[in-house]
Amino acid sequence: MIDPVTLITGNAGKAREYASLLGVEVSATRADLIEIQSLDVAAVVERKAEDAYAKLRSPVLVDDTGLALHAWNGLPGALVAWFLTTVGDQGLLDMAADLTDRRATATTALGYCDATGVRVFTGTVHGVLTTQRRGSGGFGYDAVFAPAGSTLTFAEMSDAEKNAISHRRLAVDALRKDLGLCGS
Ligand SMILES: O=c1[nH]c(=O)c2ncn([C@@H]3O[C@H](COP(=O)(O)OP(=O)(O)OP(=O)(O)O)[C@@H](O)[C@H]3O)c2[nH]1
Repeated sequence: MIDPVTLITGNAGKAREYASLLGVEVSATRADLIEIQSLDVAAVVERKAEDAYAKLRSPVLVDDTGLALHAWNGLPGALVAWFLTTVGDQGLLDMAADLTDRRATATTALGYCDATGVRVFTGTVHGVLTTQRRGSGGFGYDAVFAPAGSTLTFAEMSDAEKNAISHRRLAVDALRKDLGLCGS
């Protein structure tokens, strides 16, 4: 079990998934954190975790998640939140309507910071940007992303199905391994 740690996020979907993935009550707190400008979620989360620890002075977890389109050289990457809040997932599909190469990569970077410094763990799932929204579960871009090997989008899966294979799951597994929490 992880020592009391505060997950800093304003995203209810992330908070719900971490509670399930970590198997602990997650105390999710909203804070205005520094988010540097980069397509790379690992770079963004490192600074975000340092800032969160500086504000709380107790162990913190922060998450930055992105969706990178192969045909767009990684865009929107960590900037996907801006696409979703401005034009939504349908707007993203409209902009990508002519793409024949629809490969996409979803990556979660999980930053853990305590008195010893920051550690960053990433989880990546390859898949495709669908041509239409499908499913009503999940959040963010889940309705337009289908992981490789699945005919379903994340939004068409149950929470348990998504959490078994998701980018966030892989990042949490890497954190558990580093903290010696495998199997706990
Ligand atoms: O389909 C999805 N499956 C996921 O598993 C997932 N995780 C995050 N997202 C979305 O991607 C953007 C990341 O933005 P983001 O990392 O900057 O987070 P945020 O600003 O929403 O919250 P936070 O920074 O307070 O934690 C936001 O629009 C999120 O809704 C996801 N979409």
